[in-house]
Amino acid sequence: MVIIQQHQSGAGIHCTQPEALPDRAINLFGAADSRRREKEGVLGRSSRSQVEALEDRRLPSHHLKRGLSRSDGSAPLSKPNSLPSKRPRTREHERIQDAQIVHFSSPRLPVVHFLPRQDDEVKTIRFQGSEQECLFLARGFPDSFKPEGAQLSYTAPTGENIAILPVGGPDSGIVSPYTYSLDKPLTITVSSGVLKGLGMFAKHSIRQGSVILVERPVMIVEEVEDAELVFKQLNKNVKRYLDCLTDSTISGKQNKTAKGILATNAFNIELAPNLLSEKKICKAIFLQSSQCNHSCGPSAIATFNASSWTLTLHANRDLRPGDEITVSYLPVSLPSAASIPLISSPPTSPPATLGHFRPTSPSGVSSVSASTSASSSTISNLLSSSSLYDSSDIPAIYLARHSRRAILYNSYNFECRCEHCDIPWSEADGVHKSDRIRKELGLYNVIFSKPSSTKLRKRLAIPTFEEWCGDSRFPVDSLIKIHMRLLEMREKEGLELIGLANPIVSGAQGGNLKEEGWLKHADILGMCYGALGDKVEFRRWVGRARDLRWAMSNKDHGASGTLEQTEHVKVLDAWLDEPKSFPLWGWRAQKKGQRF
Ligand SMILES: C[S@@+](CC[C@H](N)C(=O)[O-])C[C@H]1O[C@@H](n2cnc3c(N)ncnc32)[C@H](O)[C@@H]1O
Repeated sequence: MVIIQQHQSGAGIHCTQPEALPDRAINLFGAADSRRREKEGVLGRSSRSQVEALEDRRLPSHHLKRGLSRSDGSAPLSKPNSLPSKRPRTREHERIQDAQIVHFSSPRLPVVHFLPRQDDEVKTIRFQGSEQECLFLARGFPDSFKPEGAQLSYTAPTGENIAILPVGGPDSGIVSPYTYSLDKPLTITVSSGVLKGLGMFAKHSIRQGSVILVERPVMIVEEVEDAELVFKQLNKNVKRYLDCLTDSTISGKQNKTAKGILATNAFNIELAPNLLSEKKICKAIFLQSSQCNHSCGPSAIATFNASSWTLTLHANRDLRPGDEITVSYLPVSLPSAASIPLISSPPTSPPATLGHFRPTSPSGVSSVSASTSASSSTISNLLSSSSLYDSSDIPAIYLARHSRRAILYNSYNFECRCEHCDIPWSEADGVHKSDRIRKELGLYNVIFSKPSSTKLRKRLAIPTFEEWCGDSRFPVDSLIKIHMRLLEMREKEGLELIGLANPIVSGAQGGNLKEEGWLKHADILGMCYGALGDKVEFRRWVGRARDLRWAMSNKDHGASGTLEQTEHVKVLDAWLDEPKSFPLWGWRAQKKGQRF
């Protein structure tokens, strides 16, 4: 469903000093970063404080079970207030709710015991302190994979088992990832218009960036072909639940198959290299997250932490009760630059590489004439010239509607009816505008995320913050205009926190989002206003970036948060208190007029 990739990016706002400033490179979060590195060096202090925080915020068990288990006498999950109350309750719906009720036990600390079964390769992974187990079939476990090896679990000084440690042991810098779930944040109900089958909906407001849920898989396989073998061995309640999931590979009254259910509902997760001999993309089913429908402007972003084996859904924007929780099923990278058309107008016939998909809408509508951008002609030229960038760098979510739909249809056998695709053909102009915006966002995303894209950036005369700050030939508002526009475009297309790669983390500090998209723009806007010495706007943008980081660190809900985000929040708080403590305060303002 979703390709989950290892998070590579460096963290924080890094910039080199503009010309004529002392030649040292500054990292605006420098102090915080070095403190963080110190802390991460050894598991000791930081992990203890995380454990303490976990202890502090852990909810009483009756609280955790509320709404999840009928056996504790709690009320079953109800529909969100803002959804129409007269939705038909299908038998399938009830079965799914029942199954869910049995199996959502409380999230516990992420210790895993491997209990190999006899005579086959299916391993049972039991998450300690929880009834939940996960069946895992990897084709040929490597010799180095020692399921019960001491390396795989670690007992903290507090006596608490806190993490699966990869080879490297306690000094590897891995700290305990938290496992957390809001109290009954979601419900399952028939989604609007019955166009997409069942869906998941928020039960209450969720802030942008914050965690919607964290959960572990119930089954993992390397190959879809292995689904049958694992299905046979699943606990009967889990199996009953999985049998209720959609199989989009069949039609009419054909029976669902394990393979089809897996192909329709699995997330692609990348497992840590230390657990298997090499990085492997496996397919995993999660009881809740696998029920998320797709949207081309998803309300949630899935990240996978290969140390704790947890999948986290973060809110991509502020969500209200009743909003659907959707993720993107589109692949992060495309197989080859040439295979998917990046043009904005639909092809007159289906592109050969996209197989049998045919857009339902009439083709040949005139292409967009006016661009939203000031430098539209340059951008148009660049977008149609593939020599300056590799279009396979652009995630499929930035493609034109017909291309996205074609990919989804060919991969998952459904025609996308998300709010960004299900636009009447009479509003073709709207589709073209949307295609145009996405294409441009995709291009800018490459520019801002890939150091190798300097040539492209220069062609478009887009300065980096440092260049803009140190060179008054760039108009004062040039960088601000670019980032404001990008922010607006992201919000329009529902791509707020979406970056170049799916912000999936399979490292130790997993579960945090990559600092791309909306956050990156807010950071740069804050810095620009700081360099201009504009206190009001500086506080506005730094404040927004700070609030988003705070939500991402999940502190509001008592979680310990990631050290990185927490440290960054501290730096931003200091700037908000005293804007002049921003290292480049007023720097660009001094330059004003020098070379105009
Ligand atoms: C992982 S399941 C999601 C839950 C599913 N709606 C159900 O009722 O079980 C994926 C399937 O949901 C449907 N679906 C998901 N997103 C959709 C979308 N944007 N438009 C149309 N159908 C969608 C498709 O049938 C797809 O194969």
